[in-house]
Amino acid sequence: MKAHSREVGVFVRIRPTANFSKDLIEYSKLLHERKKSQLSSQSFRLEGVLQDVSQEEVYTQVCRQVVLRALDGYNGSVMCFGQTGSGKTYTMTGSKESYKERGLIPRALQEVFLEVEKRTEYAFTVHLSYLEIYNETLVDLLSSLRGSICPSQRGMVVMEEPGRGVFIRGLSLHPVHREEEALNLMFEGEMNRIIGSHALNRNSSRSHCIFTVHLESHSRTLSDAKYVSSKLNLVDLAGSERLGKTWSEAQMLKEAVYINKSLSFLEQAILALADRRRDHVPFRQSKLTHALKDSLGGNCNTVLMANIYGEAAQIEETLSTLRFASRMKCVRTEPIVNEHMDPAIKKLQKDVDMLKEELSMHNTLVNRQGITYEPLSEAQLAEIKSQVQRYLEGSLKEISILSVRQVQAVFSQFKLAVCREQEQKVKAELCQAYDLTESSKEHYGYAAADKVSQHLMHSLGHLNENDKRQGAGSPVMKKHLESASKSTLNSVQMFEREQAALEPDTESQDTQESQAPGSEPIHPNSPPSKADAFEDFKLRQGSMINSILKENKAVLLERRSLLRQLTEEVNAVKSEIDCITATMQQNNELRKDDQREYVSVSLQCFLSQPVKLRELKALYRQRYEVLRDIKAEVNYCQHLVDQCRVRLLSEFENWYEKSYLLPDEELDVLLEKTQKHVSLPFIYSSGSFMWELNNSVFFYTNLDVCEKVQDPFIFGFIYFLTCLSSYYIYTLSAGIVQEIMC
Ligand SMILES: Nc1ncnc2c1ncn2[C@@H]1O[C@H](COP(=O)(O)OP(=O)(O)OP(=O)(O)O)[C@@H](O)[C@H]1O
Repeated sequence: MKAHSREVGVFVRIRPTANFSKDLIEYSKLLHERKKSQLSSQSFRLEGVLQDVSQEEVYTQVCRQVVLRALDGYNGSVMCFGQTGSGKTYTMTGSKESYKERGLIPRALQEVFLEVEKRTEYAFTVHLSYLEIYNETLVDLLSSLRGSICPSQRGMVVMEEPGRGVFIRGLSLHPVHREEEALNLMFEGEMNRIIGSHALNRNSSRSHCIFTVHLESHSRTLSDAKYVSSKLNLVDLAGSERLGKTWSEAQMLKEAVYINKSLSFLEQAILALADRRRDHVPFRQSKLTHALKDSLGGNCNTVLMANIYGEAAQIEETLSTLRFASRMKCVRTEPIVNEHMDPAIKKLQKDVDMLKEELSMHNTLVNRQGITYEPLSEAQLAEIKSQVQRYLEGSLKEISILSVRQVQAVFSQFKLAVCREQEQKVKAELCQAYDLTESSKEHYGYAAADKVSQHLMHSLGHLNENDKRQGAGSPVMKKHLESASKSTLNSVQMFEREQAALEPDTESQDTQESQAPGSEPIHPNSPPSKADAFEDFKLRQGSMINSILKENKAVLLERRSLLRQLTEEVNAVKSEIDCITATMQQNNELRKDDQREYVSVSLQCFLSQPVKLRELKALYRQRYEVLRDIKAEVNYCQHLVDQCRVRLLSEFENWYEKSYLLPDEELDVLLEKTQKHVSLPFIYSSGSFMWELNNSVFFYTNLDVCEKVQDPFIFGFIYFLTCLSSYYIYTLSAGIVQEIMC
């Protein structure tokens, strides 16, 4: 695939300030800087300037396209560069206190998982890694986690391989399936980052961090061997600092030297990349440039965010950041979809091609012509169908066989014919069992049977589109499925409202009728209101599902209150962590300001704080995990309650229709001829099911009918139900059967 070279996108974000220096910094579509006295006016051509814009706006303008293209198979990089304290970490990770102010990384993760859900035609796998480069040492920020593919911290090296590009050998990769899991990893990595405090930033990152989302997608529709992969790098560079301004000392001074050195190597690499005449780019001078080699000049959609201060006091550093940014804009990258071929499938494809060639050679030698080995077309299938029909009717003597595909198609036509035949047989047996007169057979026999089978199917309650499609081959089944799927949503909604109005505990209400549950269906001249009938139904036929619904509701309430409690607990631990962190920072400042005062801080308190902080962080993590599980549980319980409610309502609809709305003749036939009560079937994991008919219990497995049947009439009736139900039940997927059992 041919790559189109493109410029690196460069944006500037100005840290919010009340003292924005309008005299020195001007921008409209172009950012223009002037420093009146010492510096000449300088202009920089950039993609956009972001001042006082929300985090969401920043994500949309800067990062969104890169994320979407990464999902299409293009590598992507978004980097934040700038003076220390200018807002790089705020842009990349965001505020830890507010969800609204979350940064590019959490937003990118959200987008990735939303897209993965949307792009159903692809199977995506997502892995994460989090690399820190501290004082020229590679550190795996997620190495401590369970399940890391390569947990070794030692021996991490930047490597390059043709076809794979740059990667870090020894960096752990973590599979993630949900946004929540990904965010947890991000938080974990954040906790492990090295931060320090200096005059310009209380929480200054002392290292460069590269958060990488590794994506791989395989087509679910095309069976070819191709798949695509991509990497999305979200880079938070350490801030450049003037030592005179930050007052760094000792360890911090050493860190600052490393940071400035690696940033200067980065500038050199950018200078070389921007200069088309140079054929060597010094990527290997530092770990940072080597690790970012692909993102800087290679196969990647790259965006740079230059973070600057708007105050006059920082103008020199701002200028230097903008110079870097405008150089970066001259760099061109060549993004290309990273397409790969599964080697095993590639080999199989080659074998198939060779066999096809051999077959065609063989056909030529034995003079067999016009044979194709491709799937049969619609027209060919129609021809086979007509041949089978004519063969069965006797007008065609034999069907000439040319290929295996054709044999399969002929067999499936035979199978269809046998199924139709069986259906006819069942109908005939039912009529016999009912002992109906010829004239009434059509009208009463099938209608009554239809009603009963409809009842069965309603009780299964899981007619989805798939099931309908599977059963649609047979006209009788189609009819049943259609009638079964008539569970009207509108009436369900109406009754949910009625139920809400009548919500007080139904158990406490007096029973209005003394009849035992399950006795004769009620069929008065004018049916009761649906609301009254519903209350009655909950006490009688629907009492079981109603009590399950109540139990589920109780569990849901209990879990919700636990969730509230846990949320409060987690928040309390978080506040305590923040409080201790703030105190520790204060102590550090005291230490700088006045050595004696610092000494006077209680030694015991000073020593115990880090230990306490560690303990609290561990507690926070542990409680957070419990919270997440309970949240999932609440969602699940809610789902269960909804399911039960829908089932209760649909069973009620069915019962109401049968009890009050059946045409009199059909009902009479049903009652007079059967006088039986048929319960809902109970399905076992083995696939067999059981139901109750006239107080006898029947088991059914496959097509072998029942135990305990003496009455031939009942036997015929059961046999009919069995045939209809078996066809339906065995076409249900295992998952749905499981669901019904639950
Ligand atoms: N756009 C912004 N809106 C609100 N607060 C901001 C913004 N930019 C920066 N800040 C605040 O400024 C402070 C410093 O920001 P941050 O830590 O992101 O800087 P940095 O560039 O990452 O610094 P360093 O390189 O030292 O790590 C933080 O308290 C942050 O919340």
